Amino acid sequence: MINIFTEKVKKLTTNLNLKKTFLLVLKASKGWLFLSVMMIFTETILFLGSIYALKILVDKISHVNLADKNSESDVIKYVLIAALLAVGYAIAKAISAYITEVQATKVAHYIDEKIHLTAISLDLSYFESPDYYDVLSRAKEAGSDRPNLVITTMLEIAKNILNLAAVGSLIFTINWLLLPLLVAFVLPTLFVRIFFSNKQNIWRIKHTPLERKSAYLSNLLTSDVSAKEIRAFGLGNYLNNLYKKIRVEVFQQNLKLSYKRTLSETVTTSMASMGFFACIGYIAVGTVRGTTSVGDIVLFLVIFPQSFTLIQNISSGISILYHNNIFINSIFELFNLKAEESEATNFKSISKNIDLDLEFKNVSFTYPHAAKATLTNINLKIPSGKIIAIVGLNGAGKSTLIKLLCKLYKPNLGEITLGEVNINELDESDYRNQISPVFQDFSKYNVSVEDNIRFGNISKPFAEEDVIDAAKKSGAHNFITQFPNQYKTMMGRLFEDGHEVSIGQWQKLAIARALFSSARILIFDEATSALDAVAEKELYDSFRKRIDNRSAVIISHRHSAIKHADYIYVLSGGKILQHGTDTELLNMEGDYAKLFKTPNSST
Ligand SMILES: Nc1ncnc2c1ncn2[C@@H]1O[C@H](COP(=O)(O)OP(=O)(O)OP(=O)(O)O)[C@@H](O)[C@H]1O
Repeated sequence: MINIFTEKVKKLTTNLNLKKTFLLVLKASKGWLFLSVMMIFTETILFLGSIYALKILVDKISHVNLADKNSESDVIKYVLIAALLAVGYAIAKAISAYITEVQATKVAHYIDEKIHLTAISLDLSYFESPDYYDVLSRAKEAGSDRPNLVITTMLEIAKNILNLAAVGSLIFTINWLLLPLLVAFVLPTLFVRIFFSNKQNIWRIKHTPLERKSAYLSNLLTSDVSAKEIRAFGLGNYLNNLYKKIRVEVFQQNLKLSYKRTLSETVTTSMASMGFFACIGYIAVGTVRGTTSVGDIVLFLVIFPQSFTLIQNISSGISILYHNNIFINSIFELFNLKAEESEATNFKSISKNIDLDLEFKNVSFTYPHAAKATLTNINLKIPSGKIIAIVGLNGAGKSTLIKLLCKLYKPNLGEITLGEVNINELDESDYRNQISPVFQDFSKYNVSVEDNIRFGNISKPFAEEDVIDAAKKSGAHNFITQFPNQYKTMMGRLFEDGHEVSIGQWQKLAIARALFSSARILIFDEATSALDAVAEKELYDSFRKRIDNRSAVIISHRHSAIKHADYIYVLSGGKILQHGTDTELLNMEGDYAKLFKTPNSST
């Protein structure tokens, strides 16, 4: 799955995704899009009308007959018409801007939500892929307003083309020859811009990994997570220099492209100016010869800059489309990502009040992109209501086993069953509700104490006594009650009035979160590594009671924690080497006895 995804990313093209973008914006803001289109037509009609009224006005003035009393009122009439149309145009533009703003907000909300929903639905394996982060970073940079920008740009281009056609028809009324003359001189500007927009795009796609690396370094330099180590090891200048080196490299490459673009644009805009004067010369000679009117010259002087601006708008519109297209593509790329589908179609429900054992049967697993298996032929049982422990040296595969158990990854071989049913055949969220983990790298939520604990089972109807009960069982209650706002206290330093606590206290909150859940199986992966000896002893001495006699898996390097388990598995190099009770294993020759029987072993 992840490989297919990587291939897809590599094939990322710069084709404009206008239809898809249009459909997306349509879905997010149907009515407002319709209004935008209506306003384009209104604006074009008003724009064209006001210019044409101006031409008639000039012709009226240049052919004015002093004896004709109606001449004056005629002139005033056309001044009023031109003025009214111009005011109407200004009002229409203002209304358009308002509509665009509302539409942009609606599209932004829609896309934000879709990005979040996609991200939470993905398998964990995506988070192992640098390509995923490239797409995510481009999609996030795209922000939620880019699709809307693309649509408003498309609408602008449509409006400008309409206006250009209108202007073209006005030029046609002066002399049809002017039209091909202008096109020949002005079109190269348009082509040059489109050509370089596309080049810039390809350049940006190639540079995403470099941009991400520099963003990472910038984040390291400014975030609170790395602030301590950066100071302690004096890494600041070194990292900053790495950052600067990347920025300079990106800047220099971009400069080369900008230089070529500027050179080409200078040539084409000079050609356009020559075209303008060629036309003016043509009309001026025509006026002297009596084939064109003064009104025609005025009209041309008004509409040439207009048409040039329109062409510039169209070309910059197209370059905006190209520029934003890679981001839009990334948004679609992200939306297209799907969690790996289970082969099962009819998910089985999990019996509620029956004891169910969880079993690993001949399970092997290799990480995506990894060369060799992390787990090989694992057979292990977590009987209902029993505590089992997994022991092993660093890198033995303990946490990986937990990830499979939590269904964050699927085994490549063998199966995991709950009550003899393969967990792939069980409803995913139903299954996940059966497991409540405290991960080694647990999350620290910058929300209230209460919410930190409630996150363990957010669908459970809130009852404060349940939260307090979980906190008491984890040992967190004592420090929570020291806070002035107790369970309402905001945790962490990110927000106002937040309280930072020690890593051990954060860990107690993570344990409370797991205990608060209604899961059948609790996982403690190095869950007490930051707890002081007294707190850890208290927790494990009455562990069975604290977990309400549910099943549990304990992973720990300390004998004091695992000796409470009913059954212990010893893992080494991804294989189970020994299993038995604490007493049995201590009396056996092997890794377990070596680890915990020596006088210096952890106790
Ligand atoms: N996301 C990953 N991608 C590829 N390999 C991984 C990944 N995570 C872990 N590994 C590899 O799998 C092996 C087992 O890692 P695991 O985290 O399961 O070990 P562990 O027994 O929990 O170690 P520790 O006691 O240090 O927590 C390691 O060799 C590691 O390099």
